[in-house]
Amino acid sequence: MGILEKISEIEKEIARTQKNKATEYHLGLLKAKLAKYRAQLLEPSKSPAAKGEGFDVMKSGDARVALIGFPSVGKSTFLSLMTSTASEAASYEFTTLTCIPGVIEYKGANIQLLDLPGIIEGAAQGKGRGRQVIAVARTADVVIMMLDATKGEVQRALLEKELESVGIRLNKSKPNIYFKPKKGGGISFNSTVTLTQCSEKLVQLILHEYKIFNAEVLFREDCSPDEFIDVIVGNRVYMPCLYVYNKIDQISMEEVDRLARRPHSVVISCGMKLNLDYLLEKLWEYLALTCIYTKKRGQRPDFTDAIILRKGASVEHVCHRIHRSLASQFKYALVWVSARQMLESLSSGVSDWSSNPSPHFLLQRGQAQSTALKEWA
Ligand SMILES: Nc1nc2c(ncn2[C@@H]2O[C@H](COP(=O)(O)OP(=O)(O)OP(=O)(O)O)[C@@H](O)[C@H]2O)c(=O)[nH]1
Ligand SMILES: [K+]
Ligand SMILES: [Mg+2]
Repeated sequence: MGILEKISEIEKEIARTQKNKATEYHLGLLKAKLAKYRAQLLEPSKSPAAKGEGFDVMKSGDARVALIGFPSVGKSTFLSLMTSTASEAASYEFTTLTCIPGVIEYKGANIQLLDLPGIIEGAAQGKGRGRQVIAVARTADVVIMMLDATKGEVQRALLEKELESVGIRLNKSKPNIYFKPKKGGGISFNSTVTLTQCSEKLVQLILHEYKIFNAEVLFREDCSPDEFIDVIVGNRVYMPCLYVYNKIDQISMEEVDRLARRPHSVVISCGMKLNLDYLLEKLWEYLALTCIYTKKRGQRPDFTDAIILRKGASVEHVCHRIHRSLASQFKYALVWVSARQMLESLSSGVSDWSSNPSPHFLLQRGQAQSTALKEWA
């Protein structure tokens, strides 16, 4: 029997044991056992068997969001509020011991939300169930870092450090550096922009440190040495992150205002159901999903049945979603774009619409890969 099963057995037994003088001793013993198993689960060195137990949740739906945070910030309360899944919430730390999936239905998309055990300083080294939690976070499309608004900013910095130390980069894009190790020929170094943080000499020193003596390096962006190292090491995950400050019912309006103005931050109260709609809107934005509706000639689209894809998806992606063989026989598509979406893409400098600002135009198959589909709203 695994530790999780033992824990659940004891919890069940405690629940069905009547509380009275006669059972006092038995209940005390059960609680001691429970505490022992919980400690074992959170102390991985003594229990290698509990390694990934309870974390093997299948990916499902259109996107995956992981809830990361210190214990008792309200992750489980949030999951129970936003999805039809109930995850136990309580005032003691490490209430949640495994990964609990729920589904948020929003704009016709199914977003998988994962409740996870709290993590603490040293999580990346295996403290608590930190390693398993971080491994799940790596598989997410967006991380919600949940913070207790009543606690100091130090929480956020500590968690960022933990994730950073295992190669997760939050709200950063992949450095635009071309890097290719070679068999010979030394190091060829070029840049298309003026570099203020790295020089050829520094790049060479760093490469030598990694025992790389032959490679092609092209900086297309003014990157820092750390960013260059990320490119050499590889295996980095670049992930959008929303910092969600919960429990704002406990702090002053001035403080709420200050937190809300921080970058990538949303303030909420699960307890008083405050600002949850806005959080969903933000989450949707960070997930960068787009709704595509198909329609028959002469008929209106069925707006209850969307194909959900990443923003920037091509017509070819849409074909693949409909049927595997569709793309190979595909000739052209008529694509309608909402005026709002078109304005957004024009103002953000996306050029493929500006050359043809008609809301209704023809896409040839050859163009299919490079032209993005936009949402109809
Ligand atoms: N005042 C207040 N309390 C809240 C709010 N949200 C959650 N709580 C309380 O905070 C405590 C912890 O909530 P949980 O949902 O168990 O927190 P968690 O992050 O899942 O905790 P672990 O699973 O132990 O990591 C509970 O007592 C909740 O009732 C909120 O918005 N305001
Ligand atoms: K808790
Ligand atoms: Mg929890």
